[in-house]
Amino acid sequence: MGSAPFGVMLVNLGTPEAPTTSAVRRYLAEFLGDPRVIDLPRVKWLPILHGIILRIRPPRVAKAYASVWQDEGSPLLAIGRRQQRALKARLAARLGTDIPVELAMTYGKPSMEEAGLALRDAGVERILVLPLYPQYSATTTGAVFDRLARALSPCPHLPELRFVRDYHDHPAYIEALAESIREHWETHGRQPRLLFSYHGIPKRYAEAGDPYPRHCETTSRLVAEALGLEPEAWQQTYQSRFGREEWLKPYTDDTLKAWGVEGLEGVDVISPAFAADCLETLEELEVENRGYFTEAGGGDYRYIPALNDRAAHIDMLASLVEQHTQGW
Ligand SMILES: C=CC1=C(C)c2cc3[nH]c(cc4nc(cc5[nH]c(cc1n2)c(C)c5CCC(=O)O)C(CCC(=O)O)=C4C)c(C)c3C=C
Ligand SMILES: [Fe+2]
Ligand SMILES: [Fe+2]
Repeated sequence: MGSAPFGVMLVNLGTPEAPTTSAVRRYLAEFLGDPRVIDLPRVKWLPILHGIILRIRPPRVAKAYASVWQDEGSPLLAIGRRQQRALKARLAARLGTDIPVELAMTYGKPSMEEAGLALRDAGVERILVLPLYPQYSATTTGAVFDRLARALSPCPHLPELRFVRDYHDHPAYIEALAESIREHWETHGRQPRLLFSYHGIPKRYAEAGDPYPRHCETTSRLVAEALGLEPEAWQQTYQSRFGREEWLKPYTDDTLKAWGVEGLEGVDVISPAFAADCLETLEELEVENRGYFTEAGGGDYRYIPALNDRAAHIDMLASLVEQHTQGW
């Protein structure tokens, strides 16, 4: 027992088990049934979710997933596994000891129960929970916390726990983003404008105290500063709206359409809220939003991949782990 000083639980959102209507329906039922994600009273929301949304949305979303599905499965999960292996190797090299690292998803598999049991079986009594969300939002990081509490509720003897709330302004995160942009410019050339497109949340959530937009603004500003960008050379927008209410603005799709109409020569697009490429980047940014820009009259459109398992990203995660496990 207690062979490793601590273990790490990396957590991401979750993804369907297959790009099929039934698997996507199961996934969306769990995800959109979480009150952290949709805060409407259950008596009002659950009939809409089960009576309308889960009948209409899954076939369309399953097609989108099929278009990005890889041999190893969903990109979010495949990249998550690579991040897990790379972080384990990096921690072993940096700390000179074997640190168990497990991947868990808030929704679906691998579940937090599975990851927690694997850590217990490795003899771990202290767990650092590291949600792969650089910017805090109650809809994502807050949901990880709730799901973790549920996963641990049958556990008679809790592990000691620490939780990374956010890393939106961590110097190593900012530098990893800046380095990936510089490298992209060197390889593919530089477009006249850089767009930071973040996953949105309803505006109402931010007004109620969710700090997410402030975190996004800080990340974008720090990366722009690291790159020495003039204010007119970059902008920040929000993508991936869901439902009819107002979400954080400006919207990515409207902005790209307007830039296309203006005849902007080209745009580089990066999405710093995603630690791993997924449906929202590989389909929504790579395909859908590219179409809005070029069909409206815009020039070159270049998507800069998420940090995924880049060396600088894994190093940054290892630094976060070292920093948050001091004294363990
Ligand atoms: C009210 C609905 C949603 C909120 C709020 C929301 C916040 C949020 N989500 C992410 C990260 C991801 N979202 C992904 C997919 C996705 N998101 C929503 C809805 C909300 N997200 C839906 C319905 C879906 C599924 C696709 C669809 O039906 O359109 C993913 C991709 C997962 C994958 O399998 O590839 C990620 C990652 C963040 C960071 C965030 C708030 C900050
Ligand atoms: Fe989402
Ligand atoms: Fe989307």
